[in-house]
Amino acid sequence: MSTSNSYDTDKVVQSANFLKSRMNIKPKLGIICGSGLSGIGEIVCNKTIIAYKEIPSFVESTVPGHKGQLVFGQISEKDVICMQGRFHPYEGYEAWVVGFPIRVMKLLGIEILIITNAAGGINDSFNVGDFMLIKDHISFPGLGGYTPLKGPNDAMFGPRFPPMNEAYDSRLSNLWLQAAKDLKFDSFMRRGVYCNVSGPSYETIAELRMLSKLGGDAVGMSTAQEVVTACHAGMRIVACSLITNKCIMEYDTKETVSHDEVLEVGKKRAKDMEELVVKFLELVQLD
Ligand SMILES: O=P(O)(O)O[C@H]1O[C@H](CO)[C@@H](O)[C@H]1O
Ligand SMILES: Nc1nc2[nH]cnc2c(=O)[nH]1
Repeated sequence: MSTSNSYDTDKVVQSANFLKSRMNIKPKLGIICGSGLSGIGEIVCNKTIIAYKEIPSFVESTVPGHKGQLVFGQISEKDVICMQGRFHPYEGYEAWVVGFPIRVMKLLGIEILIITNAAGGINDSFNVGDFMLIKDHISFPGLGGYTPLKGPNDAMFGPRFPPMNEAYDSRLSNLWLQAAKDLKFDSFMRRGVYCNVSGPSYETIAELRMLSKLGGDAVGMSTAQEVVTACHAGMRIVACSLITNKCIMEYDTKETVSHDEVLEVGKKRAKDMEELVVKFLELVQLD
């Protein structure tokens, strides 16, 4: 880990140049694997693997289920770069650090970003193991000022005040739904609003009831900072949650939630998520 305390464009350029020197492909597609979903990285063909600790200014993934490495290669015969492991705000990182790999991807030429995550289901109709295409998010850290865009705007990437109303690309989202349909995954492919919270504690019942009233369908501790960074940089985004647990909305229950359970469900559902990514990448057209 060789990061200092503040954001600086040179660091992004240095990381991107380091990676360019190790890559023999020019991917336009980026993928981020959620908790328990690092299997997506395993299906990359002709792999080159680079550990985060080797990459200048990258920090380490400290969360079980996040390997902490970049994988380059092909899925569905398209060049991809895949993050097997992401950085979460609760790991103690500044927001710019969480968004940093996304800016590096931008300099590597990534135009489309596929984001996956594990999330708790707030929407009562969701079942454990369902997938939820994210149509929008509510970021509590973001609204509270924890944003990767804080500080002087780096105009090399995007504008000071980026709009976010089209952060989740509608054409890519339709393609994702098409991929689900082709695979006959319709019965467990949902759509909804992802609530991003700080964690690492899971939510209280009162908090979950509030998120439900605000229109949240699922809750997790990641993704929003990546989306804001990517959207600012003009990348097109499609994002999908795996519902790993039903959020506990009632008092007096013996049910609970744990990261082990999250990873267990990830393991069980990983193959379907991988198939979805493969099918989506078959369908997607690059400019
Ligand atoms: O969002 P990802 O990285 O998939 O992980 C989710 O799972 C962890 C909690 O079990 C949290 O980190 C939450 O955000
Ligand atoms: N915050 C939060 N993150 C999760 N990640 C997986 N499940 C959950 C959950 O219930 N709450």
